Amino acid sequence: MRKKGIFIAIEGPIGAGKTTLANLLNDHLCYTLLREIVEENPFLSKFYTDIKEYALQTEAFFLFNRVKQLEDVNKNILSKCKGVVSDYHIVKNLIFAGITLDNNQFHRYKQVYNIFVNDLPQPDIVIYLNSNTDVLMRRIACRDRSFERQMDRNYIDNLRNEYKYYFNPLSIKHNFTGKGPIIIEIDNSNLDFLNNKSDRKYIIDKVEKAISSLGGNSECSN
Ligand SMILES: Nc1ncnc2c1ncn2[C@@H]1O[C@H](COP(=O)(O)OP(=O)(O)O)[C@@H](O)[C@H]1O
Ligand SMILES: Nc1nc2c(ncn2[C@H]2C[C@H](O)[C@@H](COP(=O)(O)O)O2)c(=O)[nH]1
Repeated sequence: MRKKGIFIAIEGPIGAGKTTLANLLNDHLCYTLLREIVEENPFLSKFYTDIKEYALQTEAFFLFNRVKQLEDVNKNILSKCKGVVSDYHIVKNLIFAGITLDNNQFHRYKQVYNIFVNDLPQPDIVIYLNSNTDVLMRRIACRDRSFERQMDRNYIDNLRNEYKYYFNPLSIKHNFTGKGPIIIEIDNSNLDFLNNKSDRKYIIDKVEKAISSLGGNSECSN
């Protein structure tokens, strides 16, 4: 018998469709939606003008904000046997920091990360969205956040490669604590779950199957 609510996280490079899918999936599941903060990070826009100069403050801000969010969601939702859909997995902090921090900084950052993450709830299911770089760049442009207008294609390429490493079935056990989550990998370069009902059903069916395998209930309770 599960003692905690089902925790589903959606991950993938910038522009992969995490927030969009989190909203659509949660509309179906009627869980609690956990949204990452973005614009509230006071260093993020400066970060994109000078990554080396602002990376440490940017990564630290994202890490501690997510630690607090996950502590709260654990106490108020998951421990009350209610489900959560999140548009991030905290492992993204290691993925970004591994690219943006220098070796010295990243070595120390990882120590701090491991101290805090150890006690945090780990998702039962991770939906890993990947798309090709052209699609990601097109979606970032379409979303048109002011601080992302000069997005560096190489940065997106590096992120995509890091995500591929972290979510590679062979390295999962090294990158996630415990037995690791059920990973649902989806290349959504040609999926339009925003506007196409059958694309949406394709993903929801996979998620419902994973939830059933965990003994959870995915239907809306209302
Ligand atoms: N599967 C999709 N097909 C077409 N457009 C999409 C898809 N997923 C997301 N988008 C669009 O791409 C942009 C980025 O989506 P978003 O959900 O914000 O990505 P992320 O949260 O991964 O950065 C948004 O403008 C969104 O409307
Ligand atoms: N350097 C970091 N940047 C991050 C991190 N998490 C998110 N972000 C940036 C990337 C995008 O510009 C924006 C939103 O991210 P999405 O993946 O939701 O598009 O915030 C991070 O941990 N480090």
